[in-house]
Amino acid sequence: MRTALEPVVTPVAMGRIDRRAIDSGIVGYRLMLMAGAAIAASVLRHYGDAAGVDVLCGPGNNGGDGYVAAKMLQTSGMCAACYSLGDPVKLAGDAACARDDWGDEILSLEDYVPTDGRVVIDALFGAGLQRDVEGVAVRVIEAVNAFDIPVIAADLPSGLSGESGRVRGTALRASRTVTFAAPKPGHFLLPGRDLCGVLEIADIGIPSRCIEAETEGLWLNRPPLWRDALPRLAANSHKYTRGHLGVFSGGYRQTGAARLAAIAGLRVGAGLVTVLSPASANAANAAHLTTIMLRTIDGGADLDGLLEDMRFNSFVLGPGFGVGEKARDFAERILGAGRALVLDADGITSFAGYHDQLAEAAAKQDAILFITPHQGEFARLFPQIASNASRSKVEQARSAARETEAIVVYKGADTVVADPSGRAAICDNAPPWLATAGSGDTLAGLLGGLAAQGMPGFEAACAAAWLHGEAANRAGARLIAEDLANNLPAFSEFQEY
Ligand SMILES: NC(=O)C1=CN([C@@H]2O[C@H](COP(=O)(O)OP(=O)(O)OC[C@H]3O[C@@H](n4cnc5c(N)ncnc54)[C@H](O)[C@@H]3O)[C@@H](O)[C@H]2O)[C@@H](O)CC1
Ligand SMILES: [K+]
Repeated sequence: MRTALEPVVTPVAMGRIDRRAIDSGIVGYRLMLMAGAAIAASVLRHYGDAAGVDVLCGPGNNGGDGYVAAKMLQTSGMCAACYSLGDPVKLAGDAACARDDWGDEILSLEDYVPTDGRVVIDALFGAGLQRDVEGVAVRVIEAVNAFDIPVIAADLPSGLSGESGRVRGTALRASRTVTFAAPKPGHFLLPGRDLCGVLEIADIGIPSRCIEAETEGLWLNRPPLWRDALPRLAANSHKYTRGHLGVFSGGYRQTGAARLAAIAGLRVGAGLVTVLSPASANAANAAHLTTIMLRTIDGGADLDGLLEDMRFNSFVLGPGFGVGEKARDFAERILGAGRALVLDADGITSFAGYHDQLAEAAAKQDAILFITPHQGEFARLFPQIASNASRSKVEQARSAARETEAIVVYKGADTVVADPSGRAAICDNAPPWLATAGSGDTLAGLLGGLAAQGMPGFEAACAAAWLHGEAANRAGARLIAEDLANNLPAFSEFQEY
């Protein structure tokens, strides 16, 4: 069976999903029983021989999950103790039911001391975390982190924002996190991903229609999101039906980045790839190119001449190019001629302070603009969006995409792709060794190559980012950027996903 799309939902949307499920006749406490059971099952599966379990329970429904798990583990023969943050008498609703069903002693969190050999269930805060963690909770979280014992987090490691993946004051470092129904952005956005440990997504009986009704166009970036939009070769395909990618080279000392992008574009399937080089760098480029063609582009008039050839349909501008007026001028000519442009590296920095000019160019008929900033470049191009630390990387990428009419690939170990309509995807498949010289140039080339083949923008950007991570995984930890293009999976593999 082919795998399905994987929606990612914010904690606020998750609250709406819960309400939909309850409104459709599912008893709310039953959801909590299922959630607690999933946590207990994970403890038994992974730490069944522990000396006991200490359950740290907060003042809301996350705490309720903790009491349910404690009861189930005790029933199954495990020694369980519950510690409450605040007076457990004050618990309300389903959490009060869970406390009553626990029915045993509840100790104060003040008295909790980490103990070797025991496991911790972290049920202090989940989706309802509203402010920075403070007081006794801080002391306990830091003590547990320092003690290095197994921690199973209910829904989210306490202190982690499920919306942004950021830490509110301090946060537990979990060995495993059991979340419910669908993952939240904070499970994938950094530093959240590192704090969650192994993520388990438990089905607690919420119908998928309730989840689908509340998804807000955010997914995990996996092949089902874009496999059906991948370019397909027909029996009568020839090189011109597969697009012609142009990659701009820098001066004679900065030519390697463009060649990395060009090779990636060719390997991902563009019919033709040409390095567009200043005359001064032609010799350096010519000495290294075989299948890839070379053409001299020194100024705007040369570029206009090239743009008369409609077969050049996609461009990469930025890697090694140099920052300044020339990059802005070239980008505007390409977008003005209604072509796809991947603006990367120096191309992005060239528009720092000229953001409106870029948005205006991207709005030209038939133009498709991709921007592929890492964090520093993003902050240079979108200083106002980047300085708003209360917004998640997803929301920041969405704002940037809307403002510039561009598909934004906000790079990092947690790359986020967003388009102007608000669709977004988070990548979680990039290994740490992908952070190597030339890696970004290759991503730009993959994207330019997919765009040349006519793949729709959002899907092309998601596919390029995922393929980039996948190629790095296949290449292994000794990766250098030259290896990426040679380790791309064949598109035929995606029929299996
Ligand atoms: N709503 C549902 O139907 C379900 C919810 N479930 C659980 O319920 C959780 C959400 O429950 P809640 O909305 O009650 O939220 P939480 O239990 O995550 O936290 C809310 C409580 O913590 C307090 N609080 C928030 N931030 C604080 C801080 N920094 N310091 C001290 N106190 C703070 C709030 O005042 C409130 O009392 C989920 O994470 C999940 O674990 C599950 O039982 C599955 C079903
Ligand atoms: K928690």
